[in-house]
Amino acid sequence: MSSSKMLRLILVQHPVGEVKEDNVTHVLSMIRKTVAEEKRTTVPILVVLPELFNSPYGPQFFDKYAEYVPDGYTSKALSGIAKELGIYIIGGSYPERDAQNPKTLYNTCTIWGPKGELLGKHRKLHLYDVEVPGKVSFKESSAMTPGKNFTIVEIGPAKIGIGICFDVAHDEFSRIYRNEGCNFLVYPSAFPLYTGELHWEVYPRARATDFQCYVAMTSATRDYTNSFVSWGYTILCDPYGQVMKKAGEDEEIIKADLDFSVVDLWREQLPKFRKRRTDLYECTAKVPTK
Ligand SMILES: O=C(O)CCC(=O)C(=O)O
Repeated sequence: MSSSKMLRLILVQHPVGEVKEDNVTHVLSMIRKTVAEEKRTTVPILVVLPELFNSPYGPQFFDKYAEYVPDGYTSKALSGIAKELGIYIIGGSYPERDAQNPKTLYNTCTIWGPKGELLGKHRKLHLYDVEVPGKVSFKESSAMTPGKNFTIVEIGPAKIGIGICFDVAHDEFSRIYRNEGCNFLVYPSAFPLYTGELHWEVYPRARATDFQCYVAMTSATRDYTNSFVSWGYTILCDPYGQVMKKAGEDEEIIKADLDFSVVDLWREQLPKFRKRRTDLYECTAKVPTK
């Protein structure tokens, strides 16, 4: 196992309350404590947070919690801790206020490097609108504007395609990341209980199986006092489509060493991508992916 093919992954599942600063401070202390336990290593450390990790999930909250990226409170906090600890962070997501049109809000994931630099920004493409009487009712598009771009970041051996929650439900979207050679897909998420029970484990296993890559989905803890109750069960799947690690419903950190030579080997052994019949069908991006 060559260390240049390794990445140390830390998935954070934490409670989300109504006070933004408390949410952020709590997450920073979880990151600081967890990274302090790590042995000194040349392997890059990547921390991933859940969707809407600094604010309750609901259209009624987004405007109040929105901030500019990268000049807002939460961006500065993530940049600061990434620099302090020399780590990478996929910052879940938080409501972003557009600098040009302040009334426009996005559900945005920021990605930070070890110098505190912003490596990328993903604005959720597929906003979550659902209406199942008696089960779940949610209209994210009443307050958010969808993004327009794919987001790929390279961290050590990992070429990571980023999506946010409902983005995972769109297989063609993730297929574009596979076309671009991504070996890891990361979806900060917040599933409601209804579709959590149906699909939470199926989606990452399906994406990992189809695209022969690692897949991680992070969630906040399950808290029945919140207006939107997140499913929990932060999950990591391996390139064979198996569940590698899974949290429960409460606060928890998942740690794993990812070996990306496993992706290369599996793709060589079972060459699904090479065997596609692109003479008969194709899935392509309509905007630049870089
Ligand atoms: O795909 C689903 O069922 C859940 C998606 C979701 O909760 C979201 O995008 O926030």
